[in-house]
Amino acid sequence: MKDDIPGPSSLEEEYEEVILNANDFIVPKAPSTIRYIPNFINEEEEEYLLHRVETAPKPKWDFLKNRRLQNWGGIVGKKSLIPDDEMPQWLEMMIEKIMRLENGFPEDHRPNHVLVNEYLPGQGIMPHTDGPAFFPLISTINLGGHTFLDFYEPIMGDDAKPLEERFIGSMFLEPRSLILINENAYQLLHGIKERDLDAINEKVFNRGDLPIGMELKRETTRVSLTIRNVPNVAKRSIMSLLKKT
Ligand SMILES: O=C(O)CCC(=O)C(=O)O
Ligand SMILES: [Fe+2]
Repeated sequence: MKDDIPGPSSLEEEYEEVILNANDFIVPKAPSTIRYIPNFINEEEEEYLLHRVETAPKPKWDFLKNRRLQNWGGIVGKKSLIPDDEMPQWLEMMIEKIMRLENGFPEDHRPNHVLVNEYLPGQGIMPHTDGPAFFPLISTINLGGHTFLDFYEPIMGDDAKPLEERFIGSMFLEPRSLILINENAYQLLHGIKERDLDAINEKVFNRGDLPIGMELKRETTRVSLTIRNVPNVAKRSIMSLLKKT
């Protein structure tokens, strides 16, 4: 979004105390409940966060076949978080900003885990659910390039419909936006197609006035900060204590 379009974050710059209500950003056409806040952060914050991601210590990066990621806060097991070092200040800042939202995370479920995903144009993530270890609210800050996040019905019982027949629709995620996914939408699969061109279509929940057929090339690396809470925090394992010495 351009600077001349006043958005929530520009308001926030001028009036630090302005509190956003996440429920003002419900996407009506999307499954319940997806909330989408364009310009949740400003360009300076985006640049700063991208810089911190890029300059993180080399060993923080995990290389997957088609994506790089950083795990902050600890290792998420099936049921709990095995905590790691303290959350760095640059991510704590974003957690704090999200906690200031009304109707976001409850006080007693402050995010304690951040996953940083980096996608080059053409890269994506297989449809999946985030699973039961997390408090069922996903918050993601989008940096760099745009993407389409696609939603699918999960397989229910004997229903073996192929994935494409379970496709529900997509969210258009712009840089500097925040998306919140909870309730029924948390139970759906979400994924990002491996392609380098997205086209606005009638299945884009938040297309607004964007014309059907409008093509958006993925030209820039996209970095997402997926900020979540794991309610069960395990006691530090002996192994992790040993590693620290
Ligand atoms: O990059 C994204 O927005 C999605 C990441 C995601 O779904 C995940 O890491 O579980
Ligand atoms: Fe996910």
